[in-house]
Amino acid sequence: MDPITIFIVATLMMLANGGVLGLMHKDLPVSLQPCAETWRIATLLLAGSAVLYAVQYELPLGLVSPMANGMVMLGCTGYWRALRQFDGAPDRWWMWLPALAGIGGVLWFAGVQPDTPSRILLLSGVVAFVLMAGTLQLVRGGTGERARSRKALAGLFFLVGLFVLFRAGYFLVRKVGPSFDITGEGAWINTASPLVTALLPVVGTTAFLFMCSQRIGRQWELAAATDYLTGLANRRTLLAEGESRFATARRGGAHLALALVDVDHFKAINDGHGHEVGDKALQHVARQLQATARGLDFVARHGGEEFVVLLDLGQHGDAQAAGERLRLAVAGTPFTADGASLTITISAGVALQADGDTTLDQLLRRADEALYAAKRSGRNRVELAGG
Ligand SMILES: Nc1nc2c(ncn2[C@@H]2O[C@H](COP(=O)(O)OP(=O)(O)OP(=O)(O)O)[C@@H](O)[C@H]2O)c(=O)[nH]1
Repeated sequence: MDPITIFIVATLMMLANGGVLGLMHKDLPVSLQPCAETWRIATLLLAGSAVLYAVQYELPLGLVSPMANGMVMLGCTGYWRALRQFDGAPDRWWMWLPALAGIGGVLWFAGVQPDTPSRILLLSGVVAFVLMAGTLQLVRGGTGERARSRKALAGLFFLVGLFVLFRAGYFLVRKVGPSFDITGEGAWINTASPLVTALLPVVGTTAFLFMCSQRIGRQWELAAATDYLTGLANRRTLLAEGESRFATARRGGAHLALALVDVDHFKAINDGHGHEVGDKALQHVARQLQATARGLDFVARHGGEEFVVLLDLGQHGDAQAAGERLRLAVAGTPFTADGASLTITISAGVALQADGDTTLDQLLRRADEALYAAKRSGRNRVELAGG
């Protein structure tokens, strides 16, 4: 295949991939839309540069080269920016400096003082730098995100960056003259160049879309497992964790302990200070419970103003004392929100798994009875359930 045909095929593939990204754009979560938009524009810039290379004989060469080179540099910087946006890194104006300096340089070496080797070297330097920066972003960014698509994209950025450097070295060694034509047939590098550079907008876009879909999957999993208001485990996760601990304790002859916690007079906080302050009060209680949790304690929001702590009592732990620790942590930490300063207290019912308990539900029911007793006895109390 001659280089011009390759440029045309590559352009069509880039446009198709950019188009798919455009169609998907509105279906992506709002948090991913900016990076997808940037990636799409970058892909269109690279497609535009491939078009220019393909039709360069129809236009003045002194115009085509700097325009196409500029689009490549801006497109690659766009990819780098998209990766930073994906990771939530702030936009930085200096990211565009290499591309802008490169555009100035290629204009100079194309129009003012024609020098093809210097132009190629400058273009390659900028593109390789930006691609390596993108590689670093993929390797270092994305806290905890180590999806395979991310590794694949990092490998792709790195390989294309290496190829760009190799290509620059090859042209320098071969002493490229001012009449050099990147679409000229015969030189294998002219066939390889559009093929390798098309990898980013074509294969890279697919990897980027996989990264997005894996991020969405993780977000869904997290949303399904956590309580939106407090960030604690939700009832669904609590029951799964509780049942697993219950079964393990039963098999090992141990006893699971749990505390069912309820905020005292919470309705009065809502009624007196508004629902928003009520929400903040729940977040405050969640933070205190979480901060007091020890070892393998597991804190969850059971629903409404009720929390459950699966207690890790160790060998000779005291369930009542563990409940007291939770109660004192909440009662002892003042809560202020929107000018209101309140003392929030909790009541707790603590239950220990009994030999006769066959389900977690039985344990929860006894904790609930103990909680009811704590409320009846005046609140801000911890009651231990009978076995
Ligand atoms: N702000 C806010 N309020 C909630 C939420 N979930 C439940 N509530 C409110 O919590 C209140 C619970 O009130 P009650 O069950 O009467 O209990 P209480 O006022 O805490 O009284 P005692 O438990 O007897 O001390 C209700 O007014 C619910 O509307 C929530 O997510 N946010």
